[in-house]
Amino acid sequence: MSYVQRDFSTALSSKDVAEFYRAIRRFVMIVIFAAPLDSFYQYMQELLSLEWRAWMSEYLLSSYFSNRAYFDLKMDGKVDNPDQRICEDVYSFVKNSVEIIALFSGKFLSVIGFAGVLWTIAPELVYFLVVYATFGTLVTVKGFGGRLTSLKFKALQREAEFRYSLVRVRDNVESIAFYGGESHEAATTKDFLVSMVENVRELIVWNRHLSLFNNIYEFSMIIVPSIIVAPRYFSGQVQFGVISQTGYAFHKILAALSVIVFKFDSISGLAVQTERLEALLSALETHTGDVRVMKRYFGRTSASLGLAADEDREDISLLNISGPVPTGNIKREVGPGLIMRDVSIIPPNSQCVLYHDLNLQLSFGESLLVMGPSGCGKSSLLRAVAGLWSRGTGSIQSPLSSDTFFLPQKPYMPLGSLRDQLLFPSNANVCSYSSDSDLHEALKEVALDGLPARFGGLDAVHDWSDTLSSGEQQRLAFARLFLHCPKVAFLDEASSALDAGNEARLYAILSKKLATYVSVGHRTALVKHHTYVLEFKDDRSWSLCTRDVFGIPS
Ligand SMILES: Nc1ncnc2c1ncn2[C@@H]1O[C@H](COP(=O)(O)OP(=O)(O)OP(=O)(O)O)[C@@H](O)[C@H]1O
Repeated sequence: MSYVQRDFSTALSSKDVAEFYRAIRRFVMIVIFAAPLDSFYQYMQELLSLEWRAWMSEYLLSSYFSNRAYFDLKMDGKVDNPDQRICEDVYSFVKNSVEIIALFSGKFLSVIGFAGVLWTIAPELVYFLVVYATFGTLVTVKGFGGRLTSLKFKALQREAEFRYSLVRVRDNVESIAFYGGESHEAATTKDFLVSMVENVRELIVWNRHLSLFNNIYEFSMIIVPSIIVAPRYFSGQVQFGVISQTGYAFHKILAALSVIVFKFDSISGLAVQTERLEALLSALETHTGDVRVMKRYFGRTSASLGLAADEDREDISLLNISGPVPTGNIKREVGPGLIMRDVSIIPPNSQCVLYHDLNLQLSFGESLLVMGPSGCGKSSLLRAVAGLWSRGTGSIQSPLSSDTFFLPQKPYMPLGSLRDQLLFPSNANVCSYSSDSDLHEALKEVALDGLPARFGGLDAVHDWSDTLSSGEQQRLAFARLFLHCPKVAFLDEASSALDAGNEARLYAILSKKLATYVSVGHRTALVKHHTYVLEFKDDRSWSLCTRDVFGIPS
């Protein structure tokens, strides 16, 4: 292009018609090659971004869902908004990376291509450009780098918080409407908006400073090549076209060497996105490390399973020893039934021991009801058994997670059809053992046999958590449990929204279908469906007894 431009200018100034049309022909030839090449270049960049994003998101999602990392990240609270990092930061990261890689390689070729041209015309301009670009880069990085990067980091964080505040409102519309909490929610979301806007305002001011510096840096160079080459043109050393060729080459090299100065916005954005993704990756990798440790651990304990199962069964004890806050983790073992030895539980981010040295043993065919005042740690017991909480002391032996099933107080309703609700957490594609008649039978057991007709069949898709009442959701969760038929079930106030009749009926079916289960509940009517009762007291003490203590014969 630069050579064609030179020939154009020279042909025009010397009124050389033949040379002028020759230059036009060459120009057309260049365009025929350059235009498709440029489009293909764009296309390849977009394709590469897409492939990279798909791969990276898939990798992050696999890590996020393995070893319950999503749960631990939330508990740690060290990595904010992982959802935004996986969705938007990955997108911006790959897009910026591909653009910057392409930009740097393009600029590198520019320098190689044009440095030769400029060197043959005015070598002093090449030296000058190197010094000038180094100065510009240093000023940009030192003067603007730190502040712009930290402002961009905050901008992403605050935008995520603002959006999350609105997502929370959408997820809790009914409760907010009942409370009439609109003004509170409006104030909260506006606070997030204000904080985001304040940050962006500062960012804009800094961008204005940077843009001012860029303009001074760039505009002050516009006439430099002409000033250097013009005396040679006046003295007849070079032709007229060389002046525009020098200008073209000079500005190409200036743009290439000053790529950090001119593209600092994208580069600092990339730095921020990289930092956020790096933090997410290291947090996830910590959990992958845990997986390896846990695999080793479970490998060893499974080998000694027989031993654990053959141990003398301890009598149900009424141990209740208080003591200092223990450190470390509760040991986990795999075995039939449920055995807890000297278990003390500490909630995450807390120094408070919920209870000390809990001992109990539940064999196949036995069930346990956990009772006690609100906040005493009943659900925490199930969290510890499920491995969600691990801080504390003692050991818990329970069956493999594939043989257990937990019913939380508020059932989770995944996106999907009624069939998906019933088969959750199994997937409809893999869970081929449950035929339609099994699903209808399970619905009948929980008195929800009218649901398919009401909503358009088993494959009807609805927002089930908004469509079904709390009691219906709890009954649907019982149907899930009956379909999965685990070796041991854990129910955390799973019937709290049900009337006494439905609760009694479901527990009667449960005790027929499942040999071993542990329930958390407040109602004494539940006692008759369980072998033992574990009762927590206000003073953090506990007692374990058989149900005949409550006047119900064993
Ligand atoms: N994620 C958490 N981080 C820190 N403390 C927690 C966390 N979750 C629960 N706790 C605390 O642990 C204690 C026991 O909670 P838990 O949910 O086990 O009570 P509970 O006996 O089941 O209560 P309820 O009958 O009201 O459901 C409470 O004081 C609670 O505030």
